[in-house]
Amino acid sequence: MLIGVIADDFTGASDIANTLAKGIGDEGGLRTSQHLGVPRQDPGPDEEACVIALKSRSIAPAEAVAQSLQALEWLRRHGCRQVVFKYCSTFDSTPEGNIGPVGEALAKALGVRGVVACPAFPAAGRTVYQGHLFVHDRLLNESGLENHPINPMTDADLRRWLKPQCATPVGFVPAGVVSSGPEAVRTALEAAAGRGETLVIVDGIGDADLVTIATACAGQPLVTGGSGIALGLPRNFIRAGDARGSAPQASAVSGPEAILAGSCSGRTREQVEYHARLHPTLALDVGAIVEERLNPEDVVMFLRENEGRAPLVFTSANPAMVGDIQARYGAPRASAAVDGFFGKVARHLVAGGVRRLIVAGGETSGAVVSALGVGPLAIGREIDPGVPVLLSEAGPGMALALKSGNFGAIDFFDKALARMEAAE
Ligand SMILES: Nc1ncnc2c1ncn2[C@@H]1O[C@H](COP(=O)(O)OP(=O)(O)OP(=O)(O)O)[C@@H](O)[C@H]1O
Ligand SMILES: O=C(O)[C@@H](O)C(=O)CO
Repeated sequence: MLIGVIADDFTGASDIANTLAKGIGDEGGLRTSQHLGVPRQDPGPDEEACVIALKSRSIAPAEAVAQSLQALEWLRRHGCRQVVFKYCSTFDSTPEGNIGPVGEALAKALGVRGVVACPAFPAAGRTVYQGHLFVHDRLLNESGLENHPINPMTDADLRRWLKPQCATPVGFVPAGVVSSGPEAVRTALEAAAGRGETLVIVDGIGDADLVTIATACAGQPLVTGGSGIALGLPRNFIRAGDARGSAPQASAVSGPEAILAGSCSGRTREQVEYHARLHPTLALDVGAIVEERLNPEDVVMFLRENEGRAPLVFTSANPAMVGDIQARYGAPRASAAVDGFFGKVARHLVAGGVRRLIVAGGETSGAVVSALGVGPLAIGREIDPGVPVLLSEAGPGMALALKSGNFGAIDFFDKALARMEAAE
């Protein structure tokens, strides 16, 4: 195994799996699979990159550290050459964690300092300049992410945001150094390590910067960041002759379909609204879900009755509506109820023969995929930046798409269903 990724949520895991499987241009990427939780089985003989999807973004820091170290242990046991800690391109975390505690714990276990921390993902509009995170042309804290139901991001200054999460100083490598090339980045990281800095925020404005940073990281035991940080990592191994460069798997899965959206992100709400103009769509009453007055089987019936017409059910709501629900029931109770509900719906759907399933939202995807208990997923073709088709071999086989809240074109849901069916 060349690269092992520890991802802090499920959609984030498929985002970076997509990047590793795709690689750059014609060079191809690595043969990649996505595992849900720390695998119980050994990796397949052909796996060059293994992505372990945890649900550790929003849990207590000590638990996130423990799970991440367990994942690291599995990766090391299977000879993994480079570990990547994948977190959100919008740096979702709180003053307590979990990016700092997990990043530092992995660095300590691997005996390294001067470790890259770069959430940039330019294809999705996330860039880092002078240590500040932008979402398209807005600072992170003015981008809507300051309203996130679980991790409100209220400061775009990544060094300032990360500092209280860390036990050691946070370093910085500015854009000027990155544009000087991989050797300059390597020297800057070594200097940071010398000063005792464990996590080092590195500027990244475009894909070329990310390739420079990845080149500088060749041979480094640990890299951390958003999926963009993985852009140039397969190339290091391909150029060294350790991998041949391969293409993601074609899917060709047809059959009954369903779309579940629990994400309240702005982009998902736009996609839901757009989809509703052309397809059967049902808004779920979140109060009724929390109070257990809504029966999952009724929702399943709606979806099954509308098979072939791309039916969608959603709890996606604007910040004011989410605020009302959270004030009424408490955020953890509301989230647990909604996530659990989607899990039950998904189980019924798959047991009833649904073979193409789209889920919007990281927490929602985690709940759904955990409820389904699917085994390792192969990485199929990209639907939109950061979202591939995922293929499960279990049973008759099925295709999944786990969409991060803010990813995807306006017609993402239709595109994803079509992509799953495409043989090429
Ligand atoms: N109407 C609602 N009111 C309150 N909470 C909700 C509502 N709908 C969904 N939720 C909760 O909000 C959370 C949304 O998080 P989720 O990670 O699924 O989406 P996201 O944050 O948009 O996606 P990502 O993490 O991929 O960016 C979930 O825990 C879900 O249970
Ligand atoms: O990095 C991102 O933005 C996504 O992969 C993600 O993790 C959103 O949950």
